[in-house]
Amino acid sequence: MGTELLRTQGLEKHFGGVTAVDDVDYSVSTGETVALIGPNGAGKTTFFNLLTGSLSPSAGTVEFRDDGEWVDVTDFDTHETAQAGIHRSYQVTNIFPTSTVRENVRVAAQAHGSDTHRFWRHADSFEDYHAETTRILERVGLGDLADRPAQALSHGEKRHLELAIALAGDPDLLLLDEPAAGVSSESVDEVVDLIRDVAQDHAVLLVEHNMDVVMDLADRITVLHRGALIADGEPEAVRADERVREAYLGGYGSDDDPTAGDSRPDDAGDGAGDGDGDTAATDGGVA
Ligand SMILES: Nc1ncnc2c1ncn2[C@@H]1O[C@H](COP(=O)(O)OP(=O)(O)OP(=O)(O)O)[C@@H](O)[C@H]1O
Repeated sequence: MGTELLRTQGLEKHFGGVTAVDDVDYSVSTGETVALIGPNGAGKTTFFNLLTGSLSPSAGTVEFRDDGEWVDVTDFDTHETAQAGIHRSYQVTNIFPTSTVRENVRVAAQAHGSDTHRFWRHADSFEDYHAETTRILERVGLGDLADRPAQALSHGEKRHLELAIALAGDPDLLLLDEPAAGVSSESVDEVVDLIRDVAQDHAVLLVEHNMDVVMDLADRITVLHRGALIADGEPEAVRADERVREAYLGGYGSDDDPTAGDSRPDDAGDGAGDGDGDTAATDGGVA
């Protein structure tokens, strides 16, 4: 695997009495595709928000390697983390509905090119931005739709455009927030192929409930449960981990899987602090 790109130490977030993220030490390296999984309310979205600067942590640090140097991005806002190279796609939409698909991507590329201190890898003139935009649109399968207003795209196409906008920011690390959510079952393979392609030249951290997608894509799986990291390792090891199975996966993938054919784990609705008395895996340390 590559070199460490992102690391968190003692990361915590409290909302009143709720501990949404609980003392998480974590890292992502270049070349990795990592899936962050866990039940509803486990803290996945909050963790993403801490990485992108949408939320400030209650404690701990987030560091990102920019041009070989570790930068403390703990107090960065979303604009600053994007400049540093952390981009988020899906669930958070930056689309301008009345602009064309091409304009949406070109503006994102140009905005990044004009306000970054880093050398923008692919462009330094309008023509270059145009060419780069074309390249990105082709890559996400929107080349033929470049001149349509964004609002005329289908739901699935809009999600591809969101990814194109994130790519236009020239990210080192892409955070993908439930990329398969709301995608028809026939189109899930397309999403998987697209992410696999993008993962060839970006580190990817994705939150996803669809375990078929997770197993297809992830080099490593990290499991959060009630804010704490309870497992972190290769997919097969995590899948076999008893605490993970109790906390989240249930019978996923087993011969007697009662949810066979349903790629979403059963019992994924165990929210933090839901008071159901289920203490499974809450005392587990990091695997
Ligand atoms: N702004 C907030 N104010 C208060 N509590 C919050 C806030 N945001 C999240 N929480 C709580 O923090 C915990 C973690 O929530 P989070 O949304 O991060 O979980 P998640 O793993 O992303 O869940 P899901 O899979 O349902 O999206 C939950 O108990 C949630 O209710």
